[in-house]
Amino acid sequence: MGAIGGDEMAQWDNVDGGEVVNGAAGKLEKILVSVRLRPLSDKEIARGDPSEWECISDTTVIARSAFPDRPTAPTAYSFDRVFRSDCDTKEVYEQGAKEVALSVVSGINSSIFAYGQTSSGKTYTMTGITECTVSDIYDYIGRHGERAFVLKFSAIEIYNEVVRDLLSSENTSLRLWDDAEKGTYVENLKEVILRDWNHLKELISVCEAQRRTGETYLNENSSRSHQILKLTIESSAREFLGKDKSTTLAASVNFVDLAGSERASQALSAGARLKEGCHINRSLLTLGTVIRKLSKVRNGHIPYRDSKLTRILQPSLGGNARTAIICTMSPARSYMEQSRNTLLFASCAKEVVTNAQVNVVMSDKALVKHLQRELARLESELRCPASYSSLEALVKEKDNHIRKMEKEIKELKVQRDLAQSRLQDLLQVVGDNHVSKRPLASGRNFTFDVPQPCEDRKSTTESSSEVVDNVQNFRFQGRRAAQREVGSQQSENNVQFATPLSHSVSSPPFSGMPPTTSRDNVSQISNEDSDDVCKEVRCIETNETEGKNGLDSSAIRSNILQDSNVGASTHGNDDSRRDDVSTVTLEQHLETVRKPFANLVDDLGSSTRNPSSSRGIVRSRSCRSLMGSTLFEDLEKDDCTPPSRRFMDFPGRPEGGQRRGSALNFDAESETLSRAGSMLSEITTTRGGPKANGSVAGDTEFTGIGEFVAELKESFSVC
Ligand SMILES: Nc1ncnc2c1ncn2[C@@H]1O[C@H](COP(=O)(O)OP(=O)(O)OP(=O)(O)O)[C@@H](O)[C@H]1O
Repeated sequence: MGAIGGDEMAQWDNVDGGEVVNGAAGKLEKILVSVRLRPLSDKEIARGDPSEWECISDTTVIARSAFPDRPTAPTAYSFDRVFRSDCDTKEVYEQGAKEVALSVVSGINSSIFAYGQTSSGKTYTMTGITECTVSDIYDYIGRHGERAFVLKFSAIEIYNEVVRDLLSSENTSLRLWDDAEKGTYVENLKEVILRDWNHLKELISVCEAQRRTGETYLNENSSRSHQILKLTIESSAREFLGKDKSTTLAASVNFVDLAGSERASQALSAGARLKEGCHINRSLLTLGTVIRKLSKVRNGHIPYRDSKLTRILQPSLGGNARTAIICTMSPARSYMEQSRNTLLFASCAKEVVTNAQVNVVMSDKALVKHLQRELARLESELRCPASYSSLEALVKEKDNHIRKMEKEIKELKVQRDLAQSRLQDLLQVVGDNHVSKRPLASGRNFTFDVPQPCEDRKSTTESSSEVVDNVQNFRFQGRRAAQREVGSQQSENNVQFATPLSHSVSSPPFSGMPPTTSRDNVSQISNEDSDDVCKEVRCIETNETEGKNGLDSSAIRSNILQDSNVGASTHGNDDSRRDDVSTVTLEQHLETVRKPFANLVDDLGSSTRNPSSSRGIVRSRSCRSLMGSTLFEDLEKDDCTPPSRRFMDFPGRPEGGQRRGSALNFDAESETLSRAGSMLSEITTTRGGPKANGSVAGDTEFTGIGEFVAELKESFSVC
């Protein structure tokens, strides 16, 4: 059985057996709750029990006086409808049950409850409601000849938690079963197809006869059980009967006459009546709990299964049904507390929400067609994940892109901070020089500012990248690009020794950094702060201040030792050194350069003549930068030089100087000269001695430097 709910319910009168949407959302609505006061009974009048309750409107009933045990308890209660004692059952039905009850003809389950203490008029009211409903149902059937109706009737009694079939003469207990489609149902329950209205009247009479009753203090004919009369109505359009499109509406209406909710003490029960009362109140207690929980939260645990009454009526309590509850009460003062309890139950019940749906039974062919459409819909949904996966991939790609950009931003920030730091240092150096007003030539950084065809950084990079593979070159690089970075006001020049680019020069030339800190581009090199240059000069100055006229190889080694520790040893007294340097003129510097260079040439000449002594020769970085210009260029030119050797040249030198550098020729058999921690991984010389005279080479280089100095003097004089 399917379900159609909501607005579609009103359209069911026009359904002609066409397709009915199954599983549509139902209509949420609260239980319709009414209160009916009965007149004072003869007994009550006889004992002078006054009427305590009064209906002050169609929706509100009040107690004329406060409750004896609870003086602060409210005395006014409002519901969907309240009926005075002079209202007949027809009016109660019309206003408190009809709409709900007749939903059954539209395929909607419905239930009408009568709740109240014993002798309050439950059976009296429910009997009238049932008659009115059945009457209207048959009237409806009579007005809708286009539809074929089938009415079925069944009745059960729940007595002491035992379910009994009221249409059966056998006094056997019926079991309850749960079914996924039908819900809870009573096993072997007799269901009679009604022939007509009279047939139903007969059956209702049978039920009354079968129902267990007993005499209590309050009611001579008290119903001691819960009675549920169930009328099921199925309807189909006659036009489509037996055809593919034939569908059937099927719903039931329950008429529930509950046993009295009174306390056993009030009923003055004893023996069998007391036992009945315990069971009755157990079921009613569960019903009250279910209603109370349903009134607060729908999603929590609802103890339907705690009693057979609530288990059977579960669909009518917050489920697929429309529900109306008529609470009956005696107006007598003596039952004031019981009446108050009834009103509290009613107050909870009116907060309970049900979800009624139109229930449809399809023919087999219609069901197949419907299932085919459902299958197509599900297949369509299955195709959706493809689009989801593409979206997911897109999002993933975007995320990766964002992460990459964040990483780049981070790296750029680091580079920015580094550049700012270097710029700050350079500016500080410039500021110091301006303050001391040092002569240009006496600046601690003096530059062999050799004209370069490529002045910008890019060009420098390109020119550097042209260096021959596997050859390590030293160059006098024009520093104009770096100077522009520092600022045009920086008048002093720098001595700069740039390592070639894009080659595996594993030792940074003059930075004092670990050999593994290779430089990858000229810009980095040109960004080396002036400390590198200071180290170069310092090395020379140290010898000069020591008053040595020349540098032999041991002196050079000493300088190397100092230079290798330059980062640690020279930084501490940097300022004093700067002062010393400032007093030295350019010529003095150049002379200082010249002397060790001449000694070095001599030393190299002797070392080549004595191979054993050439091993382990180490050079000062300061001296190396100057001496290597011709020495290693010529080594490179030597055909006997192994291809793995690395050489140095100074491309920044004046061409004339380079040309004048004579070659040192070595034998093919070579050996490596190295210094610990040197940036030169290997320098090769020959065992057999130079093919050319080393002294000649040294003289030539010396002459070249002299000319170079002259050129520089001219440059500075121009500046
Ligand atoms: N609205 C009414 N008008 C006139 N008489 C009524 C009305 N309601 C109930 N009575 C009478 O009150 C008496 C008790 O009614 P009823 O048997 O329906 O009570 P009950 O709640 O079903 O009690 P129990 O739970 O013991 O079965 C009956 O004699 C009935 O005729």
